[in-house]
Amino acid sequence: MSESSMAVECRLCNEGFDMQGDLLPRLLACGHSVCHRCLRQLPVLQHHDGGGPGGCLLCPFDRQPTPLPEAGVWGLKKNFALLEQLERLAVSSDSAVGASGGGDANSASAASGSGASSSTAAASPPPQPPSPPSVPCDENDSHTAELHCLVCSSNLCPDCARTTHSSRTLSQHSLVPVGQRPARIPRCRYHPMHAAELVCLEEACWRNSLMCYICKDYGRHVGHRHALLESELESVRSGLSASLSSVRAFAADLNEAARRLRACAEEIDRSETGTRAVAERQVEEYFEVLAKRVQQQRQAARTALQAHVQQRLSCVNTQLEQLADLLNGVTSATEQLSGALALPDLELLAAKPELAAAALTVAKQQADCADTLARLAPDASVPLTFTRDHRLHIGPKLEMRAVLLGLDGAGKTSILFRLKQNEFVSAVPTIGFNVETIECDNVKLTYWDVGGSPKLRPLWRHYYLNTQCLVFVIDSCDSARLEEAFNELTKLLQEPELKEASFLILANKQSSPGAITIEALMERFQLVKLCSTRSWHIQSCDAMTGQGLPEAVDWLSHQLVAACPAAEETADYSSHDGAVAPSADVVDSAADRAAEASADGQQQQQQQEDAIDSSNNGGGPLASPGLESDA
Ligand SMILES: Nc1nc2c(ncn2[C@@H]2O[C@H](COP(=O)(O)OP(=O)(O)OP(=O)(O)O)[C@@H](O)[C@H]2O)c(=O)[nH]1
Ligand SMILES: [Mg+2]
Repeated sequence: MSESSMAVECRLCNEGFDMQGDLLPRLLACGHSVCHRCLRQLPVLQHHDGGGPGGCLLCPFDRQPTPLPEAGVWGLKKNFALLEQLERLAVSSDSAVGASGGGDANSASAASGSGASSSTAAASPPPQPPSPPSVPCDENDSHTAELHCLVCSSNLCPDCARTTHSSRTLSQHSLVPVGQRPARIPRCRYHPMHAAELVCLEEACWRNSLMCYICKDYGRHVGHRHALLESELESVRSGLSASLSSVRAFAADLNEAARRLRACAEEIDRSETGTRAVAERQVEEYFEVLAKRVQQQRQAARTALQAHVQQRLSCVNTQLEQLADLLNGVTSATEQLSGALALPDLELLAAKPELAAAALTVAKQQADCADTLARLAPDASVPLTFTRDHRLHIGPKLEMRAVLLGLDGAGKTSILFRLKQNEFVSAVPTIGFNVETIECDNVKLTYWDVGGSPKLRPLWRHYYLNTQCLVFVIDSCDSARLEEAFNELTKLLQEPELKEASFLILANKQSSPGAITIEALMERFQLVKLCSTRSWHIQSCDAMTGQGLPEAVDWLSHQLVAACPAAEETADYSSHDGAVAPSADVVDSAADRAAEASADGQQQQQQQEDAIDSSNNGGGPLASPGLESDA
């Protein structure tokens, strides 16, 4: 706020005076001017010395009494000099702007009687540059002060300090080096006569919080929370120190973090031994080995294909040779019989037995071949299937083994029924196991459904060997046993023999009320984390309706068969297959694998039956209706 504007403002409410109404300037006996509205808010003293018939007001600036006439504040004189000034300002706003910063303001200030200090301040020269370090002695201007008396607030040179502060009382005053003298309390911006020794604590006043007691008691900060300037400064300083130390600690943390990051960047980038260089070498090595294996597998596949084709051709050629031999015999018989037709009568009669034998031989051969010829349907195709571990299977369907496990009552046998016969049959608890082979596309899937009661669970391990897929069935409605199911699943995932097996988790009984969703199951069992190292998939299903089972079988068959490259491009990767590591195995011939699978299956089945017989206390034939065990 400029000095000129201060001159035409009421210094209590800081609003500009007006020529009428509430902001009309009125004169007090001491010469100060205050607006009509502020005067009305001042307390009226009724029995004060020097009061008038309407009582008495004390000037808020110098506490001088002003007697009030009977009409009260309305009877006080207007400050006509100030009103004249306001009128002039209103007539020429341009010149008023100029006047408000210069001499006119001085005169207005003088007219308002607002005290010498404001007019002196308005006329004072522009602010001086910061005072020089040397401070003159208050006793003698030609001396330089070195001490400051905290009681007298005077700056003194050592000699003057000695002479002025030698009496018994004055010698008790505290003298400090002049550099440590307390800062001078600033003047109030609105009441320059008074020290701004208070600070307003209201948030709305933070930008303009310094005040004197007049501002506090009568002016713009009436009723506001406040504090002494000194204590407020102290609290601000201590707050700042606290912030500063936490900012410094933060900066130290940032520096430490930056140091660690730089060290990390160096470790990554170091040539030859840096982690980037090591990783790059590992990638190269891995793909070299992979390329070598793929090359070997390609070569093995070619060899197997050639052998297969060779075998097929030699088989066809052998058949052709046999046919040619047969045809030769038939041709000579045809020639013999047709030649006999031209023989003279007596010769024909003589050759009759020989001709009959030849005809009989051919007729016999024809009868023998009839079946073979009728069934002969030469097939030139070469049926190929590629496994997910990049092996070539030539011939009939790929065989795959899946084991169905889960708690008793989860619905394993019901699912097997549904897959085999496409119907829902209410099953009884399985005492041993059920086995079924179900074909789908180019895969022949053999399912082993093992009883899940606690007594049978120790036998599960007999089914792990050569299992490519483990199907774990959960009863989605049995919330009380989810924890138990989770524990069994966790144990299975840790079985070394199932390390390579894919896991299919079936959340069964989905059409029943209260079934848990697969999303909730995934969350509850933390499946993504639990199965992170293998190929796995969760499928919601229902043995009663068959819902979800075709998708489950589809996923299972894809665990063995590689998708053709064209299909892979558009494949939906929504299941949770882990990365498939390249296999070191080479191509098997179909015959070898089929033989291996059946020998293995028979041996294992025998083992499993033995194990179950010994633990079942002679538990008899399979209890589930309609399903026959291979046993
Ligand atoms: N509502 C409904 N009930 C089902 C479903 N699947 C199975 N069940 C019933 O659940 C009960 C147990 O089914 P099972 O197939 O015998 O269960 P399991 O897992 O083979 O049990 P164990 O042989 O003891 O290990 C039977 O009463 C079935 O009828 C389903 O999808 N919905
Ligand atoms: Mg069962």
